[in-house]
Amino acid sequence: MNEPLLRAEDLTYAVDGRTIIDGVSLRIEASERVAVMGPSGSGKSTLFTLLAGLATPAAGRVLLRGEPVGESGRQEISYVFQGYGLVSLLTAAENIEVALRAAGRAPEHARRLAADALDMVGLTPFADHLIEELSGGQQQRTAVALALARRPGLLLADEPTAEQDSGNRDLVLKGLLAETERGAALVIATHDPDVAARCDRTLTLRAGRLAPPETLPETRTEAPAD
Ligand SMILES: Nc1ncnc2c1ncn2[C@@H]1O[C@H](COP(=O)(O)OP(=O)(O)OP(=O)(O)O)[C@@H](O)[C@H]1O
Repeated sequence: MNEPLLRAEDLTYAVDGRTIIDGVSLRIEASERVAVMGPSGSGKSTLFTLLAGLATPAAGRVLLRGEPVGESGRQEISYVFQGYGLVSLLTAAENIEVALRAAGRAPEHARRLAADALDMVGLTPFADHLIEELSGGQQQRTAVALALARRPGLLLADEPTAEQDSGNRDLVLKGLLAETERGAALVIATHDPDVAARCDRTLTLRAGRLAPPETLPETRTEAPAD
């Protein structure tokens, strides 16, 4: 079988002796759109940190293009954190430019990519506002813009529409889904069935375990045309 973009094998993770992720295995192919659903506390954010290589599993492994996720993951994976992960005393544009320059982009290129990404999520008028001056929803869209601007191979987005009204939710989704058109994979944690319906398939976590696919009749939903 061909090596997928991302492969997780039998991941287990525990905190203070309590198992949070329990034997999770999955494959994500390039261009795939995968929703991860499950009750609050079922382990979605924890699973994402393992997939991104930001936490080390107690057992199991994560492979990105067949290699252990690690330094290559930091280059190739964009992660929209639930808490956004922005610097509050920099502007929206600066947050993105700094990240892109740290990743080796030339200043002018970083500026252009940041402006394009902020435009995509409707934040051009707020590009020069400090993060601490923005609403929660605007901060969340800045975090999405940052993830898009990095042009990742894999986008892990943890409830990226949770703070959005329906218009901005569609804008965020359009931006994230567009990344899959150029070959990136999108894995999106969500409580919103409408968001999941825009994905190719849905994985369901319950108490740290993936529900078996055969019990999920709604797993393969074709994404409607944009
Ligand atoms: N560092 C930690 N220390 C203690 N408990 C933790 C830690 N990280 C996660 N947990 C626990 O692990 C469980 C899963 O948390 P997680 O945030 O992954 O769930 P989630 O499915 O993303 O929830 P939500 O939908 O509310 O965002 C929770 O019970 C949480 O309290």
